[in-house]
Amino acid sequence: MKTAMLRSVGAALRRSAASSTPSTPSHLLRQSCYSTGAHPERKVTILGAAGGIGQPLSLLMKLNPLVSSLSLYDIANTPGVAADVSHINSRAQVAGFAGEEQLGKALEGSDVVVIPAGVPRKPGMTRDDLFNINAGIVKSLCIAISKYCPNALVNMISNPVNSTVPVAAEVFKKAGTYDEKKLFGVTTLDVVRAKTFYAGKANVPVAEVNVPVVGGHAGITILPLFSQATPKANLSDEVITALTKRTQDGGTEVVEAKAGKGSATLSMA
Ligand SMILES: NC(=O)c1ccc[n+]([C@@H]2O[C@H](COP(=O)([O-])OP(=O)(O)OC[C@H]3O[C@@H](n4cnc5c(N)ncnc54)[C@H](O)[C@@H]3O)[C@@H](O)[C@H]2O)c1
Ligand SMILES: O=C(O)C[C@H](O)C(=O)O
Repeated sequence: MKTAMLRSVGAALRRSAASSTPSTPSHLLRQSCYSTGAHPERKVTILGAAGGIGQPLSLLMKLNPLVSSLSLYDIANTPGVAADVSHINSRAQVAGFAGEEQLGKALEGSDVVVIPAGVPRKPGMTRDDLFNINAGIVKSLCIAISKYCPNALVNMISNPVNSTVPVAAEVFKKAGTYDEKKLFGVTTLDVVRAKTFYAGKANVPVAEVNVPVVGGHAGITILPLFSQATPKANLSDEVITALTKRTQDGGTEVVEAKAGKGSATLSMA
């Protein structure tokens, strides 16, 4: 399976925007009342929008000028999140949907779907310990995606990402809607961490740092390539090994610091 690990949801949006060629159907190009005309219409749906990641992610999507319509879905509490976010004076029109009976409406016409729905880790757990619950959640959400927005770019945040992405792929294959170019495991946070930790050790401005990270999103499957990092720095093997381990264990560092109150949410969003 060649499904990509996505380094940012913004990248998915830009990819979605870039696919608007002059032959884009006119119904996708209509202007919203807040539109400046600079960007085409883009509907983004967040599944799990009332959660720890969902709420700051909703805020960031509302601030993104590429988004014209923002659909916030969760099993509960989305009306409040949607009302709150909708007051921000930016382009996207916001709608909140709560409960399974509103899932279809939330998804209809989506260009990009982001999935942070599911349970997070507690101290002592591995991401794999979340599989039984989260695989079921992701499966039912992906069945709905294949029905209501089969062409959307789907960004999987729910853990264990190394397994929830294949679950989504199998659901889409069964429905006949699978496209390896449209399903992503979101591993941006590994890059964010690698850049931050590298900048600290290399003593370079973090905004200038680039660190390629390949692989998956759990323990040793996270492979930050510090040998390829820029700006170049003369770091010892010992330091590189420590940076690699800290990046691989970054999620656990946050889970332990939150002491039972969940995992990374703000750095994730
Ligand atoms: N990929 C990454 O880098 C990364 C980073 C951090 C967390 N995560 C994962 O993201 C997931 C969410 O983390 P969180 O901190 O936001 O958790 P959270 O518990 O704060 O929020 C999860 C939300 O999902 C909702 N939800 C549950 N079942 C649902 C369903 N069937 N449909 C829609 N919504 C549903 C809940 O109501 C809740 O609001 C976890 O699995 C966590 O491990 C991934
Ligand atoms: O570690 C976790 O459980 C959450 C997330 O995958 C992370 O990397 O922070």
